[in-house]
Amino acid sequence: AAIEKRATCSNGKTVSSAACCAWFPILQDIQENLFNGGQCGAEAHESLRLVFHDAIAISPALEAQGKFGGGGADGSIMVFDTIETNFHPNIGLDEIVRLQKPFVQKHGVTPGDFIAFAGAVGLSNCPGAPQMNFFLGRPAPTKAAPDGLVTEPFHSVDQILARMADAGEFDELETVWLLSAHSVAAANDVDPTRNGLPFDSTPGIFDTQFFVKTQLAGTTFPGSGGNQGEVMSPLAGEMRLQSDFLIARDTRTACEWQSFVNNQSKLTSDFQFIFAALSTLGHDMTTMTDCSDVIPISKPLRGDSARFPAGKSMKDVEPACAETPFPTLATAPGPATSVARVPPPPGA
Ligand code: HEM
Ligand SMILES: [Ca+2]
Repeated sequence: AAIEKRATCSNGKTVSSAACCAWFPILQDIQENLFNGGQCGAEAHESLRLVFHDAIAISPALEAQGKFGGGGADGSIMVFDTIETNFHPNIGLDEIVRLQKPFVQKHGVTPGDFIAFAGAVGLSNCPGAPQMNFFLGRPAPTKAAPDGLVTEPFHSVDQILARMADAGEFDELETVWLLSAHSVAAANDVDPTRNGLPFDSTPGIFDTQFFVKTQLAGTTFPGSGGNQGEVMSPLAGEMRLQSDFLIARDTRTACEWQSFVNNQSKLTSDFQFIFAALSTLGHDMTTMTDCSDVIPISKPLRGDSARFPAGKSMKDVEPACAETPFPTLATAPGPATSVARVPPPPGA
């Protein structure tokens, strides 16, 4: 293990290496000017999605065929944005790339490090998020990633699991852990007639409500319906991806999916671990500098807070884990309500 040399920055904070100190002014800048004063809003959500779409574009299988397999978490989606943001699964990411680019230029950091940093800081703005890790040391990318490496909501579970295994040796359990990100998420482009459609009723909170919602029977479309990769959701205003629906019900993944229901401590610890792995794909973590001390600590959630939405109960659950019954939950009081949109950034 590397010997830690603690350093004290000019703001009085102690970090594991003096190289981390330069990130405090960047933190302040993006909290004020990218995340609208430390919000868990659309910019934070899109910054987290950007980490995934940059990082997952790496393929040892392509390399084994003598082809370029992509550089993983290298910032290629920002440097070669005219190529990569035109790939079908990356639709909409041109927006957050355009918002992030000026900060990379202003602060003179690598795009790969910045994307990982912004993803971690953005999620830390969501109550219930883990203490996010941030590792420093991604060189600038050399080439655009090839097309075809980013998962789509209309892919089969087989396709998704195979892609995750190739990219990062992620197994089916780790794939479920990664999908916890959809607790703080909305869709802008799946339904061309609506934007800001959240995947659960609490897109501003990193909680386990997403895992409750995805197990309920679908009854309605939030907008036009009939879109590729979309299936009916249980609540007005809520978007459900076909891929989340299928992974919640597949025998390989259903029990892990259900294990997160009302289990905030499992959610945070598994996501803390898997985000560090995702955000360093393609790099040797042992050569990187651990600057996690720079990332703010999230507001904790008090207790386990999962609820059936108003008007729903156990009878609406489509249980898919053969081993364990679905947990008993309270139902939120009042009449059934519609889930509120996540407003996209101005000018989007
Ligand atoms: C099985 C793999 C996955 C599929 C098929 C998938 C698909 C999608 C789709 C279709 C959207 C909506 C995009 C839009 O229309 O605006 C979305 C949003 C999002 N995804 Fe995923 N995703 C996957 C895994 C992940 C992972 C691993 C992460 C992060 C670790 C992630 C983070 C997000 C976030 C934060 C959003 C919300 C973006 C926003 O609110 O603007 N996704 N995902
Ligand atoms: Ca949530």
